[in-house]
Amino acid sequence: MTKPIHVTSEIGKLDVVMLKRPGAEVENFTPEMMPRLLFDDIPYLPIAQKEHDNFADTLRENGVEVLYLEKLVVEALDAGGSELKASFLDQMLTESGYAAGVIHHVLEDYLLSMTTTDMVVKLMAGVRKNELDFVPQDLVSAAEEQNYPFFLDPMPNLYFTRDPAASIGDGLSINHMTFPARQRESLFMTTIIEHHPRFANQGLNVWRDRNQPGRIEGGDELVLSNTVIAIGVSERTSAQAIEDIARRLFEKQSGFEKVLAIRIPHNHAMMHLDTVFTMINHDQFTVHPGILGEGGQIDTWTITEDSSGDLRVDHQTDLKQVLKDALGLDDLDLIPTGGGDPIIADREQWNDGSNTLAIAPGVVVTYNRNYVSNQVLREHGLKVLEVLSSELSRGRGGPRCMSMPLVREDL
Ligand SMILES: NC(=[NH2+])NCCC[C@H](N)C(=O)O
Repeated sequence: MTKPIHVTSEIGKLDVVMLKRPGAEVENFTPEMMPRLLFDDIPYLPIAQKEHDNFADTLRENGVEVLYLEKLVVEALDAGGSELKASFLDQMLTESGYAAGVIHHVLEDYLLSMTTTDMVVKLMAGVRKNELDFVPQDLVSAAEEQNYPFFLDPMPNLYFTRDPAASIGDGLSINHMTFPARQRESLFMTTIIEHHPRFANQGLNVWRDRNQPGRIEGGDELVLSNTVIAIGVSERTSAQAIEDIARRLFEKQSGFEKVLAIRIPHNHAMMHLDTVFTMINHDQFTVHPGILGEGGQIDTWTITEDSSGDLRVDHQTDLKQVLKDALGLDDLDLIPTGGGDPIIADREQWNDGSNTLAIAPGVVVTYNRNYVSNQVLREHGLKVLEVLSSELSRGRGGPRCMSMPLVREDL
């Protein structure tokens, strides 16, 4: 029987995916908060929701079962009863900076008085100070945070379900996120995996959990085959975390034998490997030309296990050769974003032109605004399903970032 999480490639026919429809959290903040919340603009919510529904419909029309994060969290909490709801909230408040004290208790009373659905939606959307008939008197609140409008910040990046966790084989990594703006997000995944009837006690492997030191995010984790994973060394994922997950995958007999660490520039436009590089067919990839040096050079390290059980690390710089060796291919097609034109490539990469979601070998979902890259993909023989993108793209993520595959068919 297929496990509730089963992903042995980036391209096998997508059967089940988890999404998060953007909610109040994507507009519950001010321009001043944007850099800290990792947003470059504030989406217009009704349109963002329409666009997201268009994305979900496109997946459903192609035979994908779509699960929604909020619903899974609520079902998990309800399955665990009031004790779980209370301990989950306690953890969430602790991670939001209120481990104890008056504010902790006030927020606890406020949120526990809600239905589970309302509580979860509220936690995601954020809690403003003016919602409560309470003025905190502690020194931090009075002296430093008097004008700050929130008790609990919104979590606008939740619609990028790709990042807080990543499906790998019959399991997943539940991620220790880099920035405070996203760290609480992976607690939702832990709750689902431990308590949702569909996932709990199903023999799923948590290869690495959110408490491990060293940051890692799902946008950097690409399952290239049932034995090879590529992970970006990026703004969001550290070399330490990559060594750690490699060790665990090798030790726990996951079937994965090779981890390719690929170092990309550390900046906001390219925060994850999947913003510059995605697998779209057995032998085809998108790649943003801006990450490659002369002759297609980029630092990659192939990590394997040596005969004494230690990690072996081999450095190479020819991406094409590294991929051919790892995947046993004679040739492969690296398709440049924007067709390689430097202005178009940068512009379309900024709006996630390289961030494609493969739903079957050679079939990809992309943003319609990246019309040059989409045309190039078609010319390379791919089937391209375009989705609406004006507002969703403001969060700096595309179709791959907005989806967490749970089950794909084996190749
Ligand atoms: N897998 C991805 N590329 N995700 C994009 C995430 C974008 C989000 N605003 C962030 O900075 O975290």
